[in-house]
Formats: sequence, C-alpha cells, structure tokens
Amino acid sequence: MSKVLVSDSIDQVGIDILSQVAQVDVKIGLPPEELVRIIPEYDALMIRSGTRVTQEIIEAANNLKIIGRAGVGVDNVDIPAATRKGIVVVNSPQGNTIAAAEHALTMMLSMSRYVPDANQSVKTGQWDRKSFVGVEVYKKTLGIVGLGKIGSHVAAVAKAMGMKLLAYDPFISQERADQIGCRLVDLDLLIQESDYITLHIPKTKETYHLFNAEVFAKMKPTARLINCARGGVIDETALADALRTGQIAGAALDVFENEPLEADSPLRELGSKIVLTPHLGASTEEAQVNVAIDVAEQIRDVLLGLPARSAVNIPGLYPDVLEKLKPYLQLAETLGNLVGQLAGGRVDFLDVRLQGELAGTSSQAVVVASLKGLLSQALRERVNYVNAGIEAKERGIRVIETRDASVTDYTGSLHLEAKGSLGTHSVTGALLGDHEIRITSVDDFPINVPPTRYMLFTLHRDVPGIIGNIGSLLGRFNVNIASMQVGRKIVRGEAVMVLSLDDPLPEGILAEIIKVSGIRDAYTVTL
Ligand SMILES: NC(=O)c1ccc[n+]([C@@H]2O[C@H](COP(=O)([O-])OP(=O)(O)OC[C@H]3O[C@@H](n4cnc5c(N)ncnc54)[C@H](O)[C@@H]3O)[C@@H](O)[C@H]2O)c1
Ligand SMILES: O=C(O)[C@H](O)COP(=O)(O)O
Repeated sequence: MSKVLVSDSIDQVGIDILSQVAQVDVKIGLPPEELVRIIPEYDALMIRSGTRVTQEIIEAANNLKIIGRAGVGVDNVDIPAATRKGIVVVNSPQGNTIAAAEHALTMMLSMSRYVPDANQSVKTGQWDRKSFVGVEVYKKTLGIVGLGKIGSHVAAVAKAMGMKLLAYDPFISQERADQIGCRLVDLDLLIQESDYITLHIPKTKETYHLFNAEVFAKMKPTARLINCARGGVIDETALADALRTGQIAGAALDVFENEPLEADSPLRELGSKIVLTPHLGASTEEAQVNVAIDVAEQIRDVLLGLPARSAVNIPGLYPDVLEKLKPYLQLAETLGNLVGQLAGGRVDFLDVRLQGELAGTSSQAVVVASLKGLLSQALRERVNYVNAGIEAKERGIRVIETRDASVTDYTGSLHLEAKGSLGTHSVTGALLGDHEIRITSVDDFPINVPPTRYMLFTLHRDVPGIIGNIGSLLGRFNVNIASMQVGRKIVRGEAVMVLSLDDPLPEGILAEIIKVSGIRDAYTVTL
C-alpha cells in the first residue's frame, strides 16, 4: 500500500480521501533533518506553507511521486529539484481565493477603523472613543498589485464599496482590466496615486522587496499598505522605518519574510499603525475544505496512476486540455516508444507533427508525451510527464513541432520522425473511435494495425514468397504470429510487414530474418 506523509495541518476531509488508497501518517512540525530521514518511506507528501520542501529533502525522497500543496503558493517547494527528480507538484489554485481576498479586505477595513486596538482597549476595561477615529475607504483609490484570481475578487468588492481602482500587472491585458473595472497603470503611478495598496503577487526574483524604502518615499503620507500575498515582497525593515517616521500611514500584514515572525521584529513595535495576523488568509472553514479535497484527490489520482489536474511542473497539462487530449497523449507515448526503438537507442532528433484536428490543439503536452514514450526504453519508470522534457534536453535530443491541419485521413493523427543510431524512421498513428490506437504508417508505408506488446517490422521487396518464408522461419522457432499486415506504396516495390507476436522474439532470430532473400531490414519492438 502507498504511504502519504501529511506534514502540515490539513482538514480531515483530505485525510479521509487519501486513506481510501494509502496509509496516511500525519506528522506536523517535523524538524527538517527528521523529514530528510523519513521521506524515503513515502510515495506522497501533503503540505501547506509550514513545510519547506528543500533540495535536500527532495534528493532523499527516493519513492516520492507527488508533493501536494493544499493552497496556492508553492514558493516553499524547490520546484526545479522536484522536476529533475520526476516528482509532480500540485496545488489548489482556486480553493482559497475568496478566503484570501476577504482577508485582504478585512485587513483594509480593520486597519482603517483601528478595530484590533479598539477591541483590545474595550477588553481591557476602557471606553475610549477618541483614540480610534478612523478613515473611510469610500471614494478612495485602491492600487492593486497583481490582478490575478485574488486581486480580481478584491477589485470586485472594493468597487462595490465605492473605491476607485488602479491596477499594476504586467501580464494582464487592458481588456481584462477593463472587464474588472480597473485602470491599468505602471507601478510608479499606482504607488504615487493610491490611498491603499494591496499586494496579490507571487514571491519571485522580480517581486522580492518590490516594496522598499524607495517606494515608501514615493507613497502618500496618508497611504496604507496591505500584504496578504507573500512575505519577502516587502522589505520589512524599510516598512518599519516608513511607518515610524510617518512616511506612510499604516500597514496590515498577514505574511512575513520569515514565518513565524521573529519575536524581536520591529513590526511588532508599531502600535495602532500596523495590523498583524499570523498567515490567516486561507484560514476559513470553507477554504480548508476546498484545498484539502482538491489536493487530496490529486494525490489519490496520481497514486492510482492517473494524471493530476493542477500540476505546476507538468507543461501544458491544464485540466481542460488534459481531458480532451488524454487519448492522444496515450497515442503519443505509444508512437514515441515505437519510433524510438525503430530509430535505435540513441535518438538525437525528433519531429512531432500534429495533423488534422490535432493540429488545432495545444502541442506541448503531446510533445512531452512523445518524449516520455521515446525515453521509456532507456529510463523505464524514471521518466514521466514531469521530467521528460529535461531528460530529452540533457540527452541532446533536438525536438521540433510541426502542424499540418490539411491531413484528413483520420480526424486527428500524430506523425513522429526520429533520427537515431539505426537511421531515420517515422510512424503515424490515429485514434479509432475515441480511444483505440491504430498505427497507420511506418516509414510512410500505409498500414492499419493496433499496437501490441511484441511486434516485428520488416522492410522488404514486395515479391511473392517473402511472407511465407518469414512465417515458416518463425514457425521453426515456435514463435506464434497473432496478426500480420503488409503495407506498400506500389506493387512489387518496397513494402513493410508488421507482425504482432504472442511472445518476444527469441535471441538470434532477427539475424536469420534479415538473411531471408528480399528482406532489407528487420526490427523487433516491445511496447
Ligand atoms: N495569505 C494567504 O494565506 C494567501 C492565500 C492564498 C494565496 N496567497 C498568495 O496570494 C498571491 C496571489 O494569489 P492568486 O491566487 O491571486 O494568484 P494568481 O496567479 O491568480 O495571480 C497573481 C498575479 O500576479 C501577477 N504578477 C506576477 N508577477 C508580477 C509582478 N512582477 N508584478 C505585478 N504583477 C505580477 C500575475 O500576472 C497574476 O495576475 C500568491 O502569492 C499566493 O501565494 C496568500
Ligand atoms: O498560498 C497559499 O495558499 C496561502 O499562503 C495559504 O497558506 P496556508 O495553507 O499555509 O494557510
């Protein structure tokens, strides 16, 4: 039975889903060295933001197939290391969107009305109505940095509260911003004109300390900053200085560069100018149920050999694309495996041609599936959708993708051509009905055969007697032929013969086949 380690606090509904297919161990707050020690036992790891999955942990994780992040941000996972190791990383891109957006809005309002301090003062026996005179958000300008899922929901609610909206997001189109009702501006303008600035960006090399002393110097002295995205996008020392000196009026932070926030952080010393919460953006009952289900289902599926719907390190496999392409991915894997064996082990070039209806689809996943098939003889179960691209690159395989919508023999077909140590070979395949795979050409000779486990391909002259000779030769060695087909372009020209065999071809017979008069070449293939 598979084993799953849950190393952060996850809703029980997720544990129940995982328990259907695996032994689930919940161990929260493990020291990193303990995680490195025990991780080789596990097939899957389920985390939130509390566990840092470092390169060291990934390198030790010899059985790990999947890391599931029950939330959005995967900056606590070394994704390149996981990708190299062939470990799929999944998250829940939308499960906590509303919770995080509502938390940002809560922070904006509670900071504006001093709710945390007023609450504290009443609870400590006071009735002070003078110290907590706040400001309204109505008609104020809200600058949204990062107009993605959370930023857009914040925009919708803020608009309803009568705020004017500016947004900075270099990856969002003007049309999308118009739809949301935001004026798309550059960062400098947003910084200078906003009364409130709310951050909804990932932590990346580009966003690290995006809000720093220089930025605070440009903000209005009445401006307030909200960060419910990621610690590290704000320079906390510079923010503490800006608040202390009155360069800006307030800040509300849910996330910090180091979590838990250091006991002696200057941010703790800023009184009513700052509202601090301990990374609670996703902490609603609803969001925790959503992310736990979303991620546990993906872990369960991957452990059962099915694809994940929200993998962050499998190129091109978005859920809607995946659903439509699934049968074609199987076709691509089979053809990749076949052409790889025909071309010989050391392939250095692969042309992936999407034809007919397939030409109109996203090619990335089909290319990855073709490479997975191509490399499967060499790498066996070590190659998967996660690392096939990297493995191919490291082996110097040059890949080109072409599209030809004009080929209409089948609704959609895939043509792979590979150059390897046995020369250049090509195969084409299509789907019969929705799922049945057919090999429809080999080296451009038309055939129509289903792939089977053991196959023999010959290239020969189309003259009488060849089929009989091969049949008797295989018979002499007790090899049973399940089916046989010949494909040719012209009568008595060159032809291919494709045989499906019940058993693998015994050692040495291939050399005998090549000696048969009229046979130019022969290949065995195991799919
Ligand atoms: N506090 C919490 O508990 C909590 C909960 C959920 C999500 N988050 C964090 O909130 C952030 C946003 O999440 P989301 O689901 O909206 O993500 P998203 O991917 O939908 O949106 C992020 C947006 O940021 C934009 N962006 C990227 N780089 C940028 C840059 N340099 N400048 C400006 N914009 C840039 C992207 O184009 C995208 O539109 C993430 O960092 C996520 O980890 C925090
Ligand atoms: O990126 C996220 O989803 C949030 O930061 C939530 O983190 P959490 O799961 O640790 O609450």
